[in-house]
Amino acid sequence: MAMSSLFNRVSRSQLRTSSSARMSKVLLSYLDHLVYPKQPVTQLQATRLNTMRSFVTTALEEVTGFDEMSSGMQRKYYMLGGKGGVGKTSCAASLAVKFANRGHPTIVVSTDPAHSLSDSFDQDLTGGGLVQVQGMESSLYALEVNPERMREEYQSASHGEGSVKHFMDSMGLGALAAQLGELKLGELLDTPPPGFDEAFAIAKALVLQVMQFVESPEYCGHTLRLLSLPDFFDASLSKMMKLKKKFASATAALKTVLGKGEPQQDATDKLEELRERMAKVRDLFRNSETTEFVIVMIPTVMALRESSRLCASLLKEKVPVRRLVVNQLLPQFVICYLQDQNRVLDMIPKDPQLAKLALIRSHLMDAEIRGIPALTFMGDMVWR
Ligand SMILES: Nc1ncnc2c1ncn2[C@@H]1O[C@H](COP(=O)(O)OP(=O)(O)OP(=O)(O)O)[C@@H](O)[C@H]1O
Repeated sequence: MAMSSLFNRVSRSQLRTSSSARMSKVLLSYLDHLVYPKQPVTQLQATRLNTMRSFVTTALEEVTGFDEMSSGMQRKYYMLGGKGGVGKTSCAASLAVKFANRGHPTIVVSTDPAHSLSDSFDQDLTGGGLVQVQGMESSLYALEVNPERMREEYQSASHGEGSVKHFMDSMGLGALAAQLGELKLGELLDTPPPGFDEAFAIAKALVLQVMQFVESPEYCGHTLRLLSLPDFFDASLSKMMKLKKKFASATAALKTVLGKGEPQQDATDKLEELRERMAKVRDLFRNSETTEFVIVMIPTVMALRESSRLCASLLKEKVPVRRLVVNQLLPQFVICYLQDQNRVLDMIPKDPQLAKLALIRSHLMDAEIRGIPALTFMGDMVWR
């Protein structure tokens, strides 16, 4: 098939629909075959093929981009995670704004104790409840879950039986605390798996607040689109499952210990309800139709290695992960500028006139050089 007809066959708009994603992958492999055919191609053909290849690749990226993420009206959950400071909150908040502006009612949830979601939106979102984000045409809600408060709750609960009741109350399981006392619940809390407080905060946020929010009548139809779970990924999903198993053993033990007299039905129902909600969250995390985890990193080798490990552990937990955001990349013009700058710095020692001079480097400053403070700062940088 002549390359030009292949080119005409596939217009950019055709590639846009996600159903063409598979076709564009076929096209890419076909192009690879053409680029490295048995018989040599002319220089012109090779250039044209590479042009087509970059066109198809770009179109493929577009196809797997926001249009695909925001297609349809089904409820979707996007979880953004990565190491500290890479831009998870900014990426999550910007994606939430984009979803809302595309007409999808959206909730963005953060478990970052530093309240960086409030910083991102430049609005006080603390308080632990859902807050409507100001300045938006369409509806965007934000929820800052505070693991610190969760940590305080469970810390107080793990000091003596009495506060176990308080802890269980906070889980809406107060009626169960008395019966669980015989199981020394405090010991269960004394040896929490690492990441217990994040997992627990997520569980409470997702299970006790956000899921109820999403399911409650006044918000029906709202789409829970976006959950940013900063650092949650450091406490991998398996620790959350350990928490779930601990509840399972507590329930089993409850049945044996309390075999003598039937436990109060509503107490075990509450524990059962919590377990069902935890199972719902676990299934939600694994449902590739509705949920997707997006890894956020910065362009460093260490961040790459950490993100690769994170991806491996998510895939091992059968958690859908398809996108990687490399954040804070230098814009292309800065890279070109740097290449020119390095070329010039290499030329100076080879220049017959300039090579004799002492070289002083004065770096571009990110502030206007005006006024004594700026001049003092520049003097310290340049005239050393
Ligand atoms: N692409 C970007 N360009 C410029 N600044 C950015 C970019 N992405 C993030 N930032 C800035 O970097 C800082 C950290 O971003 P952000 O809070 O989103 O990261 P984070 O991963 O959520 O951090 P933490 O792990 O501390 O919660 C913020 O001041 C934010 O404004």
